[in-house]
Amino acid sequence: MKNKTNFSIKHMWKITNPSKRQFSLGLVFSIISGILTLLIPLLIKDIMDSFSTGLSFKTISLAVSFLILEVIFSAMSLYLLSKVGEGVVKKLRVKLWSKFLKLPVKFYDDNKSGEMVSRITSDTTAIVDIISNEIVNLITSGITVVLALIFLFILDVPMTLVLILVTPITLFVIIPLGVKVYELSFQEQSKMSKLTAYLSQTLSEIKLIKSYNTEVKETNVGLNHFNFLYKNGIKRAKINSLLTPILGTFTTIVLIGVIGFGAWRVDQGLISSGELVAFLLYLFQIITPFVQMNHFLTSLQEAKGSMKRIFEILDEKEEEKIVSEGYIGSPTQLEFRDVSFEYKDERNIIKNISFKIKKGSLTAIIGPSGAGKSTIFSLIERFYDPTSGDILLDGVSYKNINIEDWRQKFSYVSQDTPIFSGTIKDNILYGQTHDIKDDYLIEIAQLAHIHEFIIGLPDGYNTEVGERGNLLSGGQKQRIAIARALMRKSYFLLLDEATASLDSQSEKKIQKAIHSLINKQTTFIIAHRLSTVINADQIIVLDNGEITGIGTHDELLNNHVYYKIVIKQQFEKESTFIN
Ligand SMILES: Nc1ncnc2c1ncn2[C@@H]1O[C@H](COP(=O)(O)OP(=O)(O)OP(=O)(O)O)[C@@H](O)[C@H]1O
Repeated sequence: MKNKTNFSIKHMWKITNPSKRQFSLGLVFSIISGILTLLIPLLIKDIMDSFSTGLSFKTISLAVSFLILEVIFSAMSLYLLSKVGEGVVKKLRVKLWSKFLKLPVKFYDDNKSGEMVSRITSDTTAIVDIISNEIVNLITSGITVVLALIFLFILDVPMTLVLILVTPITLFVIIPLGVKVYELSFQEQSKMSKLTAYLSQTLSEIKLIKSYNTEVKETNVGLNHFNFLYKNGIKRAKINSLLTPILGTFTTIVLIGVIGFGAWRVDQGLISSGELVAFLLYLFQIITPFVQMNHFLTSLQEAKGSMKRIFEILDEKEEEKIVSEGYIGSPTQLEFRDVSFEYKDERNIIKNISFKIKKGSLTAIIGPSGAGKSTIFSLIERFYDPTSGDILLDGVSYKNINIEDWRQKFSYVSQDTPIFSGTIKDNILYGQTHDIKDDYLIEIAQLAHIHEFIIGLPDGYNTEVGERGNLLSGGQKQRIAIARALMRKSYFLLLDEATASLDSQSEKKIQKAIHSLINKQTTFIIAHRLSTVINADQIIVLDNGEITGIGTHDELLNNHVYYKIVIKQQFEKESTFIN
C-alpha cells in the first residue's frame, strides 16, 4: 500500500459529498441555540438585580421561552448534523465495499481479508463518532466560546482578562498528551484489525484446531494480541488519569480565582451581584468545551488513523475494465501465445507457453503439484495479467476485451468449491441475473446428479447449507458447484478435477456430473483421473511452468517419455492401463 495518502477531513468531505443544505441548517440552528444559551445569563442578571425593585414577569417569561427555544434548536441541530454524519459514513461504507469488490485478486494475496473487514466496520465507526458528535460539539463549542467571551468583555473587562491569561496554560499540557494519545490509538486500531483477522480465520478453521490439539497454542496467540491491547489501554489510561485531574484542578482554580476576584469587585461596588452570577454562568459555558477537549482530541486522532487506512484502500488501483473494443459474441477459440507469468517474487511460474483450445473440444492438463496448472486457470480467469505474451479469444487480445465480458465466457469449478451460506437454491443460482424457473433448476440439478439428494432433505432446495457449506459433504458441495457452472451457460468450462478421495458412489456421481458438463461445452480440465485424460482431444503436459508436450494420449505415450512417468506418478492405482 502507498505510504503517502491524503486523508484530511476536507478530503473525506469532498469524496462523500454530504448534504450542504442539512449541514448549513444544522449549523445555523446550532448558532441560534448557542446565542439563546448566551442570552439566558443576561436575563438572569436582570432578574437578580431586580430583586430589590420587584421581579419582572416579562423578563422571567422571556428567560423561560429562551430556555424552551434553546432546547428545540439544539435538538434540531443535533439531529441534522448527526444525519449528515451518518450519511457520510454510509457513503464511505458503500465506497469501501464496492472498492473491495473491484480490487484485483493480487491485492488479497498481500492483504488479509479479515483486516479489510475492519476497515468497513470499526474504522468507519470511529468516523461516525467524529462527525456526528465531535465535530458538532467542536463547532457549537467554538461558537459558544467566542460569543461568551464577547459577552464577558461586555460584562467586565478586568475579570475577562484574568480568565484569558490562565487558559493557555492548560493547552501546553493537553496538546502534547493528545499527540501521544494519537500514536497509541493508531497502534491500537491497527492491532485491533489484525486481531479481527486472526479471530475470524481461527474460528473458521476450528476443526483443524481440534484435530491438531492446538487450543492451548491458539489461546496463547490470542493472549499476545490481548496483552498488547491491554498495555496500550494502560498507557492510555495513564494519560487520561493525568489529563482529567489536571483539567479538574484547573477548573477549580479558575473558579476560585474568578469567584474571589468577582466577590471583591461586587464588594467594591464595581459590578452588581447579578453581573457576577452572569459572569460565572458564561465561565461554565467556556470551561465545559475545554474540559471536553481531551475527549475531542482523542476521537479526532482515532478518526484520523481510521481515515488514513480507509483512504489507503480507496487509493488502491482497481482491476482495469477496458470498454469493449473487440467484443466477442460466441468465441470459438482460446489461445495462449508465448505467455509467461510471475506472481511477485520474480520467479517465473509460467514460462513462455503457447496452446490453442478449439470450440467443442476437451483439453486436459496434467503435471506435478506446483507445475503451474491452477495458475494457468487464474490467468484465463484474468485474476492476474501475464507478465509477457498474450491470451486471445478468437484472435482478440485480452487487453482489448472488457473484463466482465471476458469472464462471462468462462465457468470455473475449482477444487475447493466455494459455497456461500444461504440455501442450496441460492448457491446454484448464484450470479444469475434473470429469474430461473423451478423446472429448469431441477433439470440442471438432475444433470449434476444432486437432485435426488436435495429432495431428500426436509427443506429441499431451500435447505440452509451453513457457513461455507459446512453442512454438506465434499462431494455434495462439488456437485452443487457443477450445477452452478451448468446454470451459467458459458462457452468454456474450466474444471479442476477433485483429488479428494471420495467413496465410489460419490465419485461415480461426480464423474457423471462432470460428463454432463463436458458434453455441453468446451472444456479445459486439470485432470487427476486417467479416464479423463484418455478421453481428451488434447493433453497438455506441464512441468515446472513449461509445456513439455501436447497431443492425444496415444501420441504422448509414443513420443513423450516424461508423460509416461507423470501418468505413473499421478495415477498409481490405474497405471496398469498404460503399461
Ligand atoms: N498467489 C500466489 N502468490 C505467489 N505464488 C503463488 C501463488 N499461487 C501459487 N503460487 C506458486 O505458483 C506455483 C504454481 O502453483 P499452482 O497452484 O499453479 O500449481 P498447480 O500445478 O496447480 O499445483 P497443484 O496440482 O498442487 O494444485 C507454486 O510454486 C506456488 O507456490
